[in-house]
Amino acid sequence: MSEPTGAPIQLGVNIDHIATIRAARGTRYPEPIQAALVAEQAGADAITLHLREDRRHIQDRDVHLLKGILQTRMNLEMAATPEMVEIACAVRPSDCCLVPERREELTTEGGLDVAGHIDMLKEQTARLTDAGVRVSLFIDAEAVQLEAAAEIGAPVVEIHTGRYADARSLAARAEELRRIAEAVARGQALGLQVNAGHGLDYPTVEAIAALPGVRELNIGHAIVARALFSGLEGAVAEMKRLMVQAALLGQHART
Ligand SMILES: CC(=O)[C@@H](O)[C@H](O)COP(=O)(O)O
Ligand SMILES: NCC(=O)COP(=O)(O)O
Repeated sequence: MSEPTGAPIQLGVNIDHIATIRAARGTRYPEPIQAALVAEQAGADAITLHLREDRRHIQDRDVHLLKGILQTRMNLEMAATPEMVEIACAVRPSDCCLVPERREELTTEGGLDVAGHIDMLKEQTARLTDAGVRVSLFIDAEAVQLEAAAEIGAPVVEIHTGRYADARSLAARAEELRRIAEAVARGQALGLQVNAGHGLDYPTVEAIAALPGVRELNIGHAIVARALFSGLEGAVAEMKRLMVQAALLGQHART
């Protein structure tokens, strides 16, 4: 049976670590705004930025400036706190991805425990939705979290791919890929848009992009790292090429 041909897979370029380099010296460069425009020109379908409670990289001014400049979509990542929900309702990005946050963490460590915070997240989701923001929940590849996301009315989930990306053996990576594939299928069956992200790199992205039903990948650290040696435009273009090619080959193999 031929698979319904949906929209081509999309790439959200996360510019956090452009801002990390800026924060290293407290300078005005590199400018995340410039990075966002270069990434869009190179094929990014959205710009993702994580306004953390500790402002370790992305700053409030980045969010406000980009809102009026981006040609594609803003995907604002944030903790589900009153402060951040207020900022998001004022800025009104196209998308808002609610992520767990701990000040001590080096980077995001796991998915949001939606099932354990139904009432609070239902309220935050409703407030953001009423402000015209599409809500995504960053969750682990677990059925209980997918069902909770559907229950609170979030239209989008982003499956945490960190354990897949960081797997130390092919067997472990294959097991994580299986879990993610199951989660994508379950999310689709629940009527959710299913995105994925965290830790994806050039060698690991294709297997995720080839999964049927994955709509968008959010990738940042690996792109910024590659950009140091081959430029941001080329790093974005190559990631987008790998993803689209893998998705098309995966679709063709299933028909
Ligand atoms: C939620 C996620 O996996 C990333 O998008 C997040 O932005 C990681 O945080 P840092 O960018 O601060 O590492
Ligand atoms: N939500 C994942 C994201 O935006 C980018 O994560 P990473 O590629 O920087 O690990």
